[in-house]
Amino acid sequence: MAVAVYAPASIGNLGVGFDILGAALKPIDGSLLGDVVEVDDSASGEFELTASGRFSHKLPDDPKQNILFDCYLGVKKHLAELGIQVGPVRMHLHKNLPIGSGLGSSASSIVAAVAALNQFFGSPLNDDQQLRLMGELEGQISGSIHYDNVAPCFVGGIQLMTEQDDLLCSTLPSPESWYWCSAYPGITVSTAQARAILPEHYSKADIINHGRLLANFVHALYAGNDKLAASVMIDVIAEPYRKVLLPGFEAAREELLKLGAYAVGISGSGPTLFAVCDDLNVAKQCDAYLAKHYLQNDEGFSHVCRIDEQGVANVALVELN
Ligand SMILES: Nc1ncnc2c1ncn2[C@@H]1O[C@H](COP(=O)(O)OP(=O)(O)OP(=O)(O)O)[C@@H](O)[C@H]1O
Ligand SMILES: N[C@@H](CCO)C(=O)O
Repeated sequence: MAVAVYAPASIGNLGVGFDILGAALKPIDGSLLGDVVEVDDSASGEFELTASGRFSHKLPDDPKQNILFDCYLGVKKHLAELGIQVGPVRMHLHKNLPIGSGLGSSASSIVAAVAALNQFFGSPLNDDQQLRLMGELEGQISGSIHYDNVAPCFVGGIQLMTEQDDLLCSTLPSPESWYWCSAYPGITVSTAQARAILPEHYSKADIINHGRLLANFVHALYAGNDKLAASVMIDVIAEPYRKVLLPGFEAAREELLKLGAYAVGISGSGPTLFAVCDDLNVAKQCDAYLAKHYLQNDEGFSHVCRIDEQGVANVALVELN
């Protein structure tokens, strides 16, 4: 018995919705922009973990420091509460997303691992139980629970973190004509540190502006007014304080807007930058600009993406080799 699950990269915040908006990404060239976790029962001990993939060399050396071990413990604990005892597992992580990138790298590992383990043990946890566990695991890494990467990564689409009554998140309409350029420059920004530099308090003007922008964004998506939606993708909460962590961000934004991008922002806690375009040619020009001017080293990459409406997905093991 073996299971392999893919979980896509995501953009946290979407500029205008700090911690409460997120979107899953799918490159238009068909490449897998997300981690894959395999689970099988060939372990000799209780838990075995191996890793491969472009960014596996950045993972902690000790498998027990890998968030996948916490995923295993978390699923095991939940199943024990349901009276289900689990046997040993071997896990393999295809680490395709760079760590500390703003692409929801830890979220991708967590979502793929929890979903794969749950399936492997016969799917006893429902989607809500899995997502709550994913949020807790993400909170262990960044210092506070936020669902804006794990939720879109798990269920796909553009997600609003409802977090009201029993509803964790709600899917917002995705503008069909939008392309999302995503460029990772190749340097690392720790989410915990990028959260620590934010102010404890905001001015009344910032709070009012934030509410106005976010409300307009949600309204515009439902009204099908894509131009309004793009025009209010302005971040008054994090970007003013975080942009110093992203070399070349301001210059890139200026050029991308000149090329015809509708909106430019920091993806999650950065350093990945995203740009929204409603025309493929413009998106390709932005992508070429970013590949040439925003990337800082050979670890960087740039993609033109659509929204991944599916989220987590099973993959055939044969596709991975
Ligand atoms: N499977 C894993 N994937 C990613 N990070 C992991 C994993 N296992 C352990 N970690 C650790 O978790 C921390 C992740 O840091 P951080 O939250 O800054 O990155 P991230 O989740 O990749 O960020 P982002 O959401 O911006 O892509 C690092 O210290 C990393 O070593
Ligand atoms: N909302 C989170 C996303 C982290 O990728 C933050 O901006 O800190």
